[in-house]
Amino acid sequence: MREPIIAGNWKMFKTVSEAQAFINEVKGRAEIDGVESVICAPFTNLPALVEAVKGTKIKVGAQNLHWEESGAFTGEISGAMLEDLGVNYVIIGHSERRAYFAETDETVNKKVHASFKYNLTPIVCVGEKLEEREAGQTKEVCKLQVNEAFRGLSKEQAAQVVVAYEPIWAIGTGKSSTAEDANEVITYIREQLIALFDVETANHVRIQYGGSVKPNNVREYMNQLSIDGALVGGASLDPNSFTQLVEGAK
Ligand SMILES: O=C(CO)COP(=O)(O)O
Repeated sequence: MREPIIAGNWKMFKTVSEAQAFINEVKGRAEIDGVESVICAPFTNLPALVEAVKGTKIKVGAQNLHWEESGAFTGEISGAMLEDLGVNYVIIGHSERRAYFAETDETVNKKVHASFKYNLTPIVCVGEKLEEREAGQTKEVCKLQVNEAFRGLSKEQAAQVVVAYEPIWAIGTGKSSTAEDANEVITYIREQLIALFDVETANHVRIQYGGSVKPNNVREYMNQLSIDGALVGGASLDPNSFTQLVEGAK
């Protein structure tokens, strides 16, 4: 059985003191047996968050990494640095990074390999733009992104990847994909993983839905057979709302 995973993507929100206050609020609440809860925060918050979640079930993730261990890459953070901090997860290839910071399928793949080198579990984001959706290209776009992201991974590594299917038109818009549509695309993504690896490997991979997930709709997604959790932006910033999302994943 795949353990459901609710991951908050805080994007560029919260100072260190706000992050600490958030963990104090959710401690003992957003911790439910059988559901994994993760907070993916700005780099500046990570040392304080790793400290704050000690003794809890909550895990900490970054939102990006550079694939090299070190070097002349001004402004970048490496997997080695994240591992050293005690970070567990890293989001890779979020559509905002692909759109605003020129990330490509090629750099996404390099980052996925780097995450394994430094014992970080990658949360790999895929998803189509509105024009692609309207042109009936959703599955084709996701297939290409998945194929590229998983290129060169062993079956053991592939099984540990978390995929987040995030249709770009549903992010931060309040216009979420229907649970049935999201389930159909996610089932298709799993079929691609069967083709790339095998049934056993593909059945291990957790695939989340992301895009305007809120406490009031999270259960609809979780009731779908193929959906293993959610990657949540806006609704992960409030401690009560994050707790309700984790409860909804049970
Ligand atoms: O981008 C997202 C998570 O990575 C989704 O953001 P929202 O939940 O704010 O739509």
